[in-house]
Amino acid sequence: MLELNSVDAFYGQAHILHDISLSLATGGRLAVLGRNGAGKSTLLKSIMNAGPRVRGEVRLEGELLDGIGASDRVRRGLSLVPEDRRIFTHISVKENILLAQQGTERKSGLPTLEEVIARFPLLRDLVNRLGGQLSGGQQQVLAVARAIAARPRLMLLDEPTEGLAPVIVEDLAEKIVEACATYGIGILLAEQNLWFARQCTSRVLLLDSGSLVFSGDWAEFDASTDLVERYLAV
Ligand SMILES: Nc1ncnc2c1ncn2[C@@H]1O[C@H](COP(=O)(O)OP(=O)(O)OP(=O)(O)O)[C@@H](O)[C@H]1O
Repeated sequence: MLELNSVDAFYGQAHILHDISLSLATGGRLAVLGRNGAGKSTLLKSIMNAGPRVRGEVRLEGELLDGIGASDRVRRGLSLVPEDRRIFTHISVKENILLAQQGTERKSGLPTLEEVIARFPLLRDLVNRLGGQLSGGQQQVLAVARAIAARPRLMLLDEPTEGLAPVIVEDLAEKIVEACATYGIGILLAEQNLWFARQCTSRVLLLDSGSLVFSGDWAEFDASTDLVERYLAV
């Protein structure tokens, strides 16, 4: 279980996140919505200790993560798929996946390379291709597949649909939900694509200027009819 209590986040003197509290049960699936600049990426990076200065409590399975660096958070089961994907460009797709598996403490129960490829067939003909030779969309799918291959407790996905063709977006939602259910992986998804967020998650948070303005399930979100216009329309 992930828990944030009164979290504030800063870049230098800039105060970006204000008093964010949330909890996400093990295997739970939560979307974070908000306009450009609302603080979605900052929230994911704060949980990962990957950039912003954080004040307040971040707990994983009850344990306080204060002072624990990003790579140790990976070992504890957090995995961030950042907006810029961070694919290793000079090694193959296969090596990208195997390397991610080596970075985890988990020594059993990892999916095999074949299982990962079977779940993301778009990668099948690309396994021996260098990461840098993939298209943007293919890299995006690899970034998600690679994170799932390491079977984290919780995957933090930062706008995985950005730049993807609609047909790939539909397929990716299905693949993510199936794989995460099979391997017991929780999802915290920052998204602007409402359809995709809805497919992938059961609960939703809404950020506006770094503050939480809504938290609930999708039925509650739909019942609050002004949320989209007030906080998501451009
Ligand atoms: N490294 C940084 N240094 C200073 N300010 C930053 C930095 N990164 C982001 N910010 C600022 O923090 C605020 C929140 O940005 P963030 O990237 O978290 O928003 P977001 O909701 O993920 O937006 P988008 O949907 O456009 O990716 C913005 O005002 C942004 O300009």
